[in-house]
Amino acid sequence: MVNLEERAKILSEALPYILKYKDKIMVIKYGGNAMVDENLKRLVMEDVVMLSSLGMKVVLVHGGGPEISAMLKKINKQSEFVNGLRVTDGETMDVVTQVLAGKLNKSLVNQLNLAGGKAIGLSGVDAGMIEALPKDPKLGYVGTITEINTEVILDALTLGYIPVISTIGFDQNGNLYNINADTAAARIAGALDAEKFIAMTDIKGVLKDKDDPTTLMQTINVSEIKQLAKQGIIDGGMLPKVACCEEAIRRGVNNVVIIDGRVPHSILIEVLTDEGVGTQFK
Ligand SMILES: Nc1ncnc2c1ncn2[C@@H]1O[C@H](COP(=O)(O)OP(=O)(O)O)[C@@H](O)[C@H]1O
Ligand SMILES: CC(=O)N[C@@H](CCC(=O)OP(=O)(O)O)C(=O)O
Repeated sequence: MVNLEERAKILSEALPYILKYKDKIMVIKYGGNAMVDENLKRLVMEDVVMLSSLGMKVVLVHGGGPEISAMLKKINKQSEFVNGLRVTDGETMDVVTQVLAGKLNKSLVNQLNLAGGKAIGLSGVDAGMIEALPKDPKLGYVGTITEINTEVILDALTLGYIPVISTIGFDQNGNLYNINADTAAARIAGALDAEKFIAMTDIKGVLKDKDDPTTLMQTINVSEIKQLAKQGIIDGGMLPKVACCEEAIRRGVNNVVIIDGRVPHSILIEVLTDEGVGTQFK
């Protein structure tokens, strides 16, 4: 427990940030790997409720890749990934919908409500939020986003809700699509003209040497990304994540950051302190 003097210092440091972000939209992407530890998940939900209570308009977009893989394994279905995207046949799409829009979405909404927040669960199908088309015939029901309709998100925010979004898309022919949660979160942040986009993952941020946590790159200029990928500094799961951050910047979000979901209260440290955490994109 911190003493009174320390608490006063924390509050005075936080105050300018509270005023800066009050009434502003903040999109937080919460990745499946960062969701695995139940205790950490509870802390993340408490932080989200705290930001919302401070007057920030928080939108939580969640993934759930590991949970989808676990459920597919239970029904003896193997997952195949191409460039980080899950090849999605009809049966897999059913599981993706059940896990993302069902189990995980409801569990996050419940935890936010229990933490004192007012959360509402939405999928990309609800109120026609995420319209999509097939990305590549080889990937089956993996969607590429054609349109983001922000109306229901803005209405929910106006009513004081924390929208919790699972990234299922739809088309005009009645098909549902599996959409990578990083991609959808960045597009939603752009469409909402968000003040800040935070991608939570299970690593410190972008590292110069991915096996050495002391090599955190605190800032990356989007013009450097191609070169970093070419040099092999950024690869694997970090490639699509960095591409999404670039996309969010390109769509006008000024404040874009990747942070470590394993660090307790990393969201609060990022939003409310001078220090910040993770990798900031410019
Ligand atoms: N330069 C890098 N810095 C940090 N991580 C990297 C880098 N290059 C590749 N990676 C890999 O990317 C992974 C993060 O992506 P991923 O696991 O898909 O995240 P999430 O599940 O949160 O969407 C890291 O665990 C790491 O193995
Ligand atoms: C097309 C595609 O790959 N969709 C992802 C959707 C979930 C997701 O993106 O979850 P994370 O944020 O935990 O990775 C999947 O099926 O795993």
